[in-house]
Amino acid sequence: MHPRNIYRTPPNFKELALQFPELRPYAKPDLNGKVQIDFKNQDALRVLLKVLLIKDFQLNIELPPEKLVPTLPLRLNYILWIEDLLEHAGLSNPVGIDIGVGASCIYSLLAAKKNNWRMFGTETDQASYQAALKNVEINSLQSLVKVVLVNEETILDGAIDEAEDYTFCMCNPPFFGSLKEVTGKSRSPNSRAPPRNAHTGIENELVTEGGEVAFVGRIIHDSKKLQNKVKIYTSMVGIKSNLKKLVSLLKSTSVESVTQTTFSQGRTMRWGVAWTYDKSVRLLPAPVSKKSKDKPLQQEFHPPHTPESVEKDVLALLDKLEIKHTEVKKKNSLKVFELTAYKNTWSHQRKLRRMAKRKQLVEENSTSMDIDESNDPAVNSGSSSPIMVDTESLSPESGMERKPTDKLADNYLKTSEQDYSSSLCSSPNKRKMSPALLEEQDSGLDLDHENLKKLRLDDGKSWFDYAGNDPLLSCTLGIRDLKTKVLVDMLFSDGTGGKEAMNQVLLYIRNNMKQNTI
Ligand SMILES: C[S@@+](CC[C@H](N)C(=O)[O-])C[C@H]1O[C@@H](n2cnc3c(N)ncnc32)[C@H](O)[C@@H]1O
Repeated sequence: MHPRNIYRTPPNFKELALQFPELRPYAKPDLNGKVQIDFKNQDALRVLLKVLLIKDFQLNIELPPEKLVPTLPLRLNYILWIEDLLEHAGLSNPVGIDIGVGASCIYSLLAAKKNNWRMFGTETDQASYQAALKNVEINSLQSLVKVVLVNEETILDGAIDEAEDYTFCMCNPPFFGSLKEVTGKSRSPNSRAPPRNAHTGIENELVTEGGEVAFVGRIIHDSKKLQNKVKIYTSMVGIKSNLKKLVSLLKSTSVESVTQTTFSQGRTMRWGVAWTYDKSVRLLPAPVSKKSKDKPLQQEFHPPHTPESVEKDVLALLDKLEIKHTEVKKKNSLKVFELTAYKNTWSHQRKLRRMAKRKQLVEENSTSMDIDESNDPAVNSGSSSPIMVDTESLSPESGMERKPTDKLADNYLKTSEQDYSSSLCSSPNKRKMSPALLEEQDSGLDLDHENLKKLRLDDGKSWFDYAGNDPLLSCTLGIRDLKTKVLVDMLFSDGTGGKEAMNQVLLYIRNNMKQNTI
């Protein structure tokens, strides 16, 4: 969370409910007597947003039902980052562009009310546009905020006022490539559990052809043409691997500099990317809101294990799980591998083995169909430790305990509208942008919408197919020779399965090593 974000201290829901009667129907004491808000209830999210905007920003908004309910801590994090970028670049009295204001018109209203910035907002959806206009009016901010209805084919070029120069643009793009992704229907049953917050927003607020990579790709394309007309271009990014793709794309074009940040609120992470064509704009090193330092998960292996046996066994297990591994570092006492998994092959292994065993027994005409799991050699595989891929039992001794979280705060801080992004499509192939493609872009290929569709990647797929195909897990794995023992540690990088997927893989490794672990 940004150091200046007032929601670093979560709201006191009891006090809020006392102050705002409209929140009371949704505020219920939990078993410990703490007042909780029902985050699964869209109406509760809408009312909570309304009362927080009144209380903390003296902003009054009307949000039609079914429209996206913005999560305030995240929106504030983005505004605060823009404040930092502007200050760092020495830009004052800014005029900003808010691409896709939404019905709430949240960014423009916050920027105008909080910072007195002039904002130019665009919107393609007629109903959202009308609602945004009304919200500007209700707050008497017409002198600072102008909202226009634009054509879907436009992003910046053709939408903004040609006579005006702008200091920055910001955007919360629709993350998803299809409605199926939003509803999570394309989720594999073994991937991460669905979010606990209610999902808000209608199709055109959340879905865009090609997902957010294509949407931000269109901003990049327009920025190439508009150059210094906008000093700092920015966008929010909802999926980390998309951030990498966009930064690669930006670096392959002629931008002067690119920077990025992490918006961390509770368990939900979002990212920000900013770029400029203006040599006089100091973008680097822009301040970033750093996320808390991640601790690796660790597992020790004692003799008779050796570093060589651990490496051999671990890699064999990874092969069995179809987890791609690449050695990236080798020092005397340390080897580091990058791991990438596209499907969950580690959960329910025990059940699968049991089924295979049963099938085998049936085939052998055995009379017994009931196999005692605890005696299943396939399960125990020579180890005396309990062999269970129990994703919940992370023992403190193994160094795999999770940080305690304040559930109340955590619940609040999760975003409500695009949380599904983390549980989407696990794809069979990770697609890399080919050097040829990067060269092509370098050479000034016009990145318009149609061209984006035509671009081909290494595997012949279009860039649009590439958008949204994220690994389930991407992490590093280190094998360290500590002389008296071998330490295996895993550090999460990315993936739709989240850290939980990494926990599960390490548990699988721990439970399936050939020799005893201590
Ligand atoms: C994810 S919503 C974000 C709304 C709001 N800015 C927020 O953060 O809550 C994306 C918005 O962009 C709008 N939109 C989609 N394509 C657009 C385009 N080409 N130009 C302007 N707005 C667009 C959608 O109608 C939707 O309201």
